[in-house]
Amino acid sequence: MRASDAIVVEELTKRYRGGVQALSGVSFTVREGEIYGLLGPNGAGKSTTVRILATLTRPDSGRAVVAGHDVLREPGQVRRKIGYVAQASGVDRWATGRENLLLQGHLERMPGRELRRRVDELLQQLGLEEAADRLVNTYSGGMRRRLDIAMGLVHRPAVLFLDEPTTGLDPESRALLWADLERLRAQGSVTILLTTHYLEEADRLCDRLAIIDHGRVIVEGTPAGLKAELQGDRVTLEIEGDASQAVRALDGLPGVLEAVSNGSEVVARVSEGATAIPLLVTALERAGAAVSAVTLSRPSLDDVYLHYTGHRYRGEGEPEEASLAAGAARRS
Ligand SMILES: Nc1ncnc2c1ncn2[C@@H]1O[C@H](COP(=O)(O)OP(=O)(O)OP(=O)(O)O)[C@@H](O)[C@H]1O
Repeated sequence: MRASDAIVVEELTKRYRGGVQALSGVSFTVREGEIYGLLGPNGAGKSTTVRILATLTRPDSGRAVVAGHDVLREPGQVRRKIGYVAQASGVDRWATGRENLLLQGHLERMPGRELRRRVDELLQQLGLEEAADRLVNTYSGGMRRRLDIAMGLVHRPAVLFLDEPTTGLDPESRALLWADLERLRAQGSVTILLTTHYLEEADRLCDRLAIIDHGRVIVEGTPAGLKAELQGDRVTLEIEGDASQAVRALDGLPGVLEAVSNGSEVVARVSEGATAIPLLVTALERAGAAVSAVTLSRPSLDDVYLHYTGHRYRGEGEPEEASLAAGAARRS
């Protein structure tokens, strides 16, 4: 462990009573001051990992050090140095935003004057100044989430855990929250570990991320680095007909590295877009699937996920059952 590591996780495993193996050996390292993302679909093991790091549950095996303290041997010290924002809001809806923050600070035994100053500062940082003295019950979903985050920050933790901070928010509130988190990162005083099942969120916000699937870290890196490792171009072909059948027509075509279906689309990663497009269109049309639109782009995190897991990521985080063109996967 280096002095600049805020979180070190080594080979965590966890099986819940009832037999679910939630974690099967999760390892990663988060450096001080970065926003690190755990990206994965529902049930991948993200919350379990965060709950272990926040000392809310124990692993069966493995080791984790948070802000210099071992979560199993020094849980009290870990707790003093972290903020934890769960998926479900913990704020009192029948108190004002300010009252919630003051109460949180009292629980953390912060002295009155410093606490009042800290609360003012957080209300301002998270854009809640005007609503500070209104009951939380009157807040929008985005405002409540921002208050949740402020609650986690009151005692100036070294590490902040955010479990799916933007799930359920509309796109505008999500963008506002991203801007808040980016501002926090710019200040450099807190390390943030967040879980998300939004590819766009991980891409936009995280300095580095780990893709988690079935309780394992599949791959780790910067969003840009992970995308750059995937060579070639992404071609999206809108077709009329059954895309899950049509995708098979691309099996074995020269230059096709990966291909999957997604609703009425066939998405292929190819070594060279411009030369591949006519081949792809001809192959699909020969198979009886008329192509109505073609888009060429650079690989996205979506493609990274597909490449490493073998299945495609779907909008709200549910991976589709593998619908890979046989033999076309993982050939880059
Ligand atoms: N208290 C529990 N008892 C039994 N099984 C559990 C418990 N909590 C989680 N699980 C199971 O462990 C697995 C991992 O769950 P976890 O909540 O860590 O995943 P996740 O990636 O955070 O998903 P989500 O986005 O749905 O929270 C899932 O199969 C889940 O059903």
